[in-house]
Amino acid sequence: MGSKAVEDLIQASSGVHYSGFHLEEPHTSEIEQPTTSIDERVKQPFVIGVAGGAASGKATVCDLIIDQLHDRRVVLVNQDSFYHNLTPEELTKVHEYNFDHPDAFDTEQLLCVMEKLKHGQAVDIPKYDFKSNKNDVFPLRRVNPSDVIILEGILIFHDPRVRDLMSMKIFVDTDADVRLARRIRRDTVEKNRDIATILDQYSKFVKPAFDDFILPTKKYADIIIPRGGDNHVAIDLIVQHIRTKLGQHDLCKIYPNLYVIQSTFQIRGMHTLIRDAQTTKHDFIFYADRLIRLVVEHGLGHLPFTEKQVITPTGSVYSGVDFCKRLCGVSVIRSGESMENALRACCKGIKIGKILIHREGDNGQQLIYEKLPEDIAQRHVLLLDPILGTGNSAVQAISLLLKKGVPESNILFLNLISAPQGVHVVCKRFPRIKIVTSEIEIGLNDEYRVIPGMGEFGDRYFGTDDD
Ligand SMILES: Nc1ncnc2c1ncn2[C@@H]1O[C@H](COP(=O)(O)OP(=O)(O)O)[C@@H](O)[C@H]1O
Ligand SMILES: Nc1ccn([C@@H]2O[C@H](COP(=O)(O)O)[C@@H](O)[C@H]2O)c(=O)n1
Ligand SMILES: [Mg+2]
Repeated sequence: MGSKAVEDLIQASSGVHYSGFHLEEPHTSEIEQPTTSIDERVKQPFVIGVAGGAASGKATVCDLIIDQLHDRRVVLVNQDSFYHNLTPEELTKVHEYNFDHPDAFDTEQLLCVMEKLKHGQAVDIPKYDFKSNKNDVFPLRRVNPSDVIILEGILIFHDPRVRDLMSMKIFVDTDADVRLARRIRRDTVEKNRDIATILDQYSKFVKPAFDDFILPTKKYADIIIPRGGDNHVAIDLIVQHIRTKLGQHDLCKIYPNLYVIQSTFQIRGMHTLIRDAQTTKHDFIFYADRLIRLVVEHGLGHLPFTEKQVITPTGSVYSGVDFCKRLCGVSVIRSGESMENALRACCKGIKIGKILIHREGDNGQQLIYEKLPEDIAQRHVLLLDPILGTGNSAVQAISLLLKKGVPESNILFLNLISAPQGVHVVCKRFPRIKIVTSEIEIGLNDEYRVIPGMGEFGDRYFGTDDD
C-alpha cells in the first residue's frame, strides 16, 4: 500500500473511528448492537440509611464514613431537608409544633428525590434552617448522583417505602441522657434557644416520639452502633463493607479478565479535565498522557514475570522479578498512536506495530492495513486504543492478531474508557484476552458514541478538531 493511500485511509478513518468502528445498520450481520437503554445501564448507587434519636451522633457517624470513603462519590441527604414548611399560624406557636412526629416530614418529596438520584439524575433540595424553622429554598442544594447515597434522619426507617431503598441500615444507639446533654449544648449554642424551651420540647415531643416512633425502628437496622462517632471499630467495618460492595464494577464480576484501575481523586480529576469540552488542546494532551501512562503501567503489571535474585550494594540478596522480554505494542490508527509514547517510555526499545481499520464503500467491507512485527506470534501484545466503544474495531484488530498466530491469552487490550457494550462484545468473543481500562462508561448513544465520553479522541489529541 502506497503512502498516499495510507494517508487517505488515515484521513478517512479519522471520521469513523470515534468510539469504536461500526457499520451502517443494514450490514449488521456480524455486529452486536447495543441492546440496553441508558437508564438500565446506570449503576445503582449503594444507599445507606442512618437513623437514631435526635443528637445521637448520626451526622457525626455520616461525616466519618464519608471521610473514610474519600475516593468515592458519596452524597449525604438529610431528612431535615424534607420538613414541611410551617403555616404562618404554626410559626407563631412554634413551641407547640411537634418536629419529631412522622407527619412533620414530606416523605413523598423525599421518595421522589431518592428515586431520581437512584436513576442517575441530579436533584435540588432545600437546606433546613433550624433558627427560622424554615426550608431555605434559595439557593437550593444541588445533589449529584453518586456511588453512595447516605440518607440520615431520626425517622428515616419509619416509612417502609424509604426503608426499601436502602442497601444498608445503621442505627446510632446513644443513651438518652447523653442525647439530652448534647441537645441542650447544641440547641443553646447553634440555635440560640433557652434551656427551659429545650427541656419543655424534650418532654412534650422529643422523648415521646423517640419511644413511639424512633426506637421501634431499631429492629430494622442491619448494624447498631453504640456510642456513635466514638465507635471507630464499627465505622471501620462499615467502610470496609461498603468498599467491598463497591470495589468492583459489576462488569468485572462478570468478566474476570476486565481490570478497571483503582480510582483516586487524581484520576477522577484527570478524567474531569479530558472529558470537559472546554479543555484546551494543550491540557487535553497533557492529562490524557498522564492517564495513558497509568493505564500502560497497570497493563504491564499483568504480564508474566520470572523470579530473579540480585545482590544489592550492601551485599544482601534481594528476591525480585524480571520483566517479560518478548513484548510488542500494536496501536489502532489513529487514536491508538497517542498511547505509543507512554509504552516506549515504559518499555525501552519496544517494537510497535500498527493496524488501520476502515469501512470501505457501503457494503460494510473493511479494509485492514497492518504493519506488525514478523515474530508477533511469539510475543505478548499490548493492543492500544484509548476508547472501547461498540467493540467492533477491537474485534477486527484482535481477530487479525489471532490470524497472525498470537495466542488469545497473550493479548492485553489497553484503553482509557470502555463502554459496557464494547466490553460485552470483546469479552464474550475473546474470553482469554485481558482488558485494562481506567473508567467504565454509561454506554453508547443512538449514534454509537460513548457517553459521557470525551468526544473524538484522535481529533482532540492530534489537533484536527474544528477550532
Ligand atoms: N461522640 C461524641 N462526643 C461528643 N460530642 C458529640 C459526639 N458525637 C456528636 N457529638 C455532638 O453532639 C451533637 C449532635 O451530634 P450529631 O452528630 O449532629 O447528631 P445527630 O445528627 O444525631 O443529631 C453535635 O453538637 C455533635 O458535635
Ligand atoms: N425547627 C426544628 C426542626 C427540628 N428540630 C429538632 O431536630 C431534631 C432532629 O434533628 P437531629 O439532627 O437531632 O436528628 C428533632 O428532635 C427535632 O425536635 C427542632 O428542634 N426545630
Ligand atoms: Mg442531625
